[in-house]
This record gives sequence, structure tokens and C-alpha cells, in this order.
Amino acid sequence: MIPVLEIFGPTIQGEGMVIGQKTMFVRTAGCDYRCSWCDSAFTWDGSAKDEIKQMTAEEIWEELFRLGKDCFSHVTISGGNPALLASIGGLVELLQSRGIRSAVETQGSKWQDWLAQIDDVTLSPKPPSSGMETDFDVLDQVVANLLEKGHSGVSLKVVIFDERDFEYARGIHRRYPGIPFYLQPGNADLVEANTEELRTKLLETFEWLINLAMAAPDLNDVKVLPQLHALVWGNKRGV
Ligand SMILES: C[S@@+](CC[C@H](N)C(=O)[O-])C[C@H]1O[C@@H](n2cnc3c(N)ncnc32)[C@H](O)[C@@H]1O
Ligand SMILES: Nc1nc2[nH]cc(C(=O)O)c2c(=O)[nH]1
Ligand code: SF4
Ligand SMILES: [Mg+2]
Repeated sequence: MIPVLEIFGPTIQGEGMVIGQKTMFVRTAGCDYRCSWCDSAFTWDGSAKDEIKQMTAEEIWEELFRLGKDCFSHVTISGGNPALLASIGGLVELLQSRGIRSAVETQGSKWQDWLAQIDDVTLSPKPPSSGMETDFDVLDQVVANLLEKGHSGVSLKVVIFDERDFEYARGIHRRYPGIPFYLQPGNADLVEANTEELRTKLLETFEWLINLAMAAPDLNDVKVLPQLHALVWGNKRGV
């Protein structure tokens, strides 16, 4: 069984290595982290506990198909931390058997063998502003496991709120130089209901982050991307 909090789409992947990709989302419940600025805190803070459904891979597939019909070929698994769940292996296999490509979003704090079967793996270690501490022994192992299996779709994405986060991100890129590296500005205003107002703030932090990255000689290969879905739909859930 997989604890699922929401299934939605089709929408576009708003972040990182496959930004713009038409995709469905499966969002699992539960996280081993408690990031101070988590935009999906409802997956772990108890506020949506009545919405959690224990689902089999087949039930998840049925819901994906009901929502997406023949209008999708890609599914993104996010959370919470999906890598807490060994049971996702069955879903990954089922998607593969239907010819659907898959992606996962995880902070890289846990390994599961099914991660190696996912087409697009985004590892998003957390900078100091999150209040979390990276266990680099685990992250090294997760990266090594993926590379050892010859995975070609791994990327690193660090969310940046301040200059300390930026220094942390540089350290991540230095530690894993061969892995495509993405910087993402943090959304500090998770309660703003006015999307116009939010856009202005998000674009300002995006520009701030671009300027920092452009002046860093060790980040000449970095990609700086906003959360596209936040620019389009603001803080709305399920998009
Ligand atoms: C909600 S998390 C779920 C997956 C996994 N727990 C993780 O953090 O990678 C999905 C992505 O959203 C990012 N994120 C969460 N809160 C954010 C915020 N306030 N601003 C920008 N990105 C945020 C995370 O860093 C992560 O890359
Ligand atoms: N459109 C869209 N793109 C996303 N990329 C990562 C997301 C996430 O919450 O993991 C997300 C999300 O929630 N929506
Ligand atoms: S690791 Fe991801 S889901 Fe967990 S608290 Fe941090 S941002 Fe939220
Ligand atoms: Mg999100």
C-alpha cells in the first residue's frame, strides 16, 4: 500500500530538469524532514491527515487514467518524501509496463532500489534556511548508487532563500560536479492568495538569484529556474 495525499494533472512539471514537461503528479504522505518553508507541509504536519488514502499501485493507475485519459505519458512522484516508501516499486513497474515515463522528487535522505528505475530523478538536498541538516554519508551513497547503475537522468536542485543557502549550494555542486545542477529561488510567501502579488515577489527573488549565480565562476554550468507553476497558479494546491 502507498499512502497518497493527492493525484493530479495533467499539468506541467514546474521545476528542475524536465521543467515544462507535461506530467501527472502522485503526491505521497509523510516526510522525514520538516523544512521551515515547505510548500507541501500538509503532507506531514497532520493538517490533511483525513485526506490520506492507502492505495495499491493498480488503484493509483486507475485514478491517473481517470484524470489523464490518453493525455499523458509521464508521471511525477513527489511528496513528502516518496523515498520513505519501498512500496512505490510496484507503481514504478506498473508505469513502465504501460509505457509511461516517470520522475521523482526527493531530498536524497533515503535510498530505495526503485529509484534506479525512474527516468528523471531530482535530488534536492536542503540548505541551512530549511532548518534541516544534510547527512552527506547518505546523500553520497544515493548519488553513488544511481551513478553505479549508469543512471543518466539524475539532477540536483537546491532551493535558495539567502546567501548562506547559496554557499551551501556551491558546496553541493563542488561535491557532485558531474551532475546537472539547478538553482531554484525559494517561495517565502506560502499564504499569499493574490497571485499577481506573489508573481512580483517571486520574479524579484528569481532575479536576485540569477545575479548571484552569474557572478560565480564555479557555477558556469548552472541552470537557474523559477517554480513555473507558482508563477502561473500561485500558491494553489493540485496544479
Ligand atoms: C515539496 S518537495 C517534495 C519532495 C521532497 N521532499 C523534496 O523536498 O525534494 C518538492 C520540491 O519543492 C521544493 N520546495 C518546497 N518548498 C519550497 C518553497 N517554499 N520554495 C521553493 N521550493 C520549495 C523542494 O525543495 C523540492 O525540491
Ligand atoms: N506543476 C508542479 N510542478 C512541480 N514540481 C515539483 C512539484 C512538487 O511539489 O514536488 C510540483 C508541483 O506541485 N506542481
Ligand atoms: S523534504 Fe520536501 S516535503 Fe519534506 S519538509 Fe522538506 S520540502 Fe517539504
Ligand atoms: Mg510543489
